[in-house]
Amino acid sequence: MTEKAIQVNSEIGKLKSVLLKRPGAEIENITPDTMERLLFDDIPFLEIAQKEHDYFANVLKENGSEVLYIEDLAAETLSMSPEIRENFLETYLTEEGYAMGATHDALKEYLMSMSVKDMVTKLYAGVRRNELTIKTASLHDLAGSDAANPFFLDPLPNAYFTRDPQASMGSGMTINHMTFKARRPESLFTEYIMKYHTRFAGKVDIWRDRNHDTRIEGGDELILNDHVMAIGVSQRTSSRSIEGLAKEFFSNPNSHFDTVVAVEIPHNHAMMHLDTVFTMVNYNQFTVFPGIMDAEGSMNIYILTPGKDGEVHMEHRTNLEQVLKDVLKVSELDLIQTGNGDPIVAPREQWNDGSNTLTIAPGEVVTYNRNYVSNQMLREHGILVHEVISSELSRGRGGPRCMSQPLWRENLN
Ligand SMILES: NC(=O)NCCC[C@H](N)C(=O)O
Repeated sequence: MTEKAIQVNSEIGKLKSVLLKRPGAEIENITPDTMERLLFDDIPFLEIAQKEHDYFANVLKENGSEVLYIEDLAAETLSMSPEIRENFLETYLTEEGYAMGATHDALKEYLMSMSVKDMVTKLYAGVRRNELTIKTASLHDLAGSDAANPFFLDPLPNAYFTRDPQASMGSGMTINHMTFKARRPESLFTEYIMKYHTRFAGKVDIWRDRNHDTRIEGGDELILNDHVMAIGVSQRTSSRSIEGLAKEFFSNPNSHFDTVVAVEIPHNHAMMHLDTVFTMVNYNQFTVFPGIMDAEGSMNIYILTPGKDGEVHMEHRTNLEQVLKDVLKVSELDLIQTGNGDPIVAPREQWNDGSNTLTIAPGEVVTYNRNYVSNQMLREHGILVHEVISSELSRGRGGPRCMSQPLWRENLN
């Protein structure tokens, strides 16, 4: 493979191309009964969420990045041939529990009758039961928990967090097996785009596909430099996936990654991914939420490097600062505490993604305006901060890093 479609060799190189998803009708298909299952804590006001998201996209464009929308790439991909569209839909329906039968047939007919663009919009939005008439209902359609669900196909309201269903790393991607059912279909769109879209087909190394039963999500996958990555052992990413990925990186000739730092973080909804508590903002500067360490400042970290006979060598460490100094080979390190480490401000701002900065160039970040203490701290540490509006987007528990999937970053010298 000579021509590459992806180049992400750091968290901080100047951002040149990024993948977003504009929040759509799926947001209005969250209800109090489904909220928890759909991984939301509240119901955003769509009109304002879209305005905020457009503002975010504009900040990225004004600062030199191309902005691509996954919903557009998906529609372009599925328009390439009737077979691609049909295979995609069959897989989607099968994974959602409709491999065959009257409901499968009705859903397929309904979705195939639409334009490709409308079908993509509808799949993100979800298909309600009252949209279809099923000729012969099965018991499954009439009784049990699925029958009580007002949707045949659930909405995908988390799709605007494009960071998670896949992760660009080096010249390739992991296409992720998501932890919760609510997010599983999201990475099927990525799989098809990477496989068939002319911009990507044959130009992306797939380090790991979504057909694994161990789970991993992009919010846990951080590229510290062109040979070191940090991966969260979290609510969403299992230690098994990390070890498997490390083996792939250490043996694949297209990979230049030789060190994986596995960082164990608390397993809860506020800190579901590593990037909700820890992000890189400059060569030797990071944001960190102090709540990931114990009272003595220690935590469980494992440094994975190539061992003998294809095995992985592992070293247990407990001091984040020292680990980062060692793997990045820097003598000075600046850990900038979310909310200035204050016991009230830090958890409040972390809840609204005060640690979830998107770095668009070394020392230059995009953050939510509501986290003003954390933003002030970043500025005091010399970081250039672009604030974006954030009342509604933050209700989904993700910030600027979560909402963006870099596809191309300038390499660092
Ligand atoms: N990287 C991230 O931390 N993404 C935020 C994902 C939030 C979404 N509601 C979820 O629970 O998956």
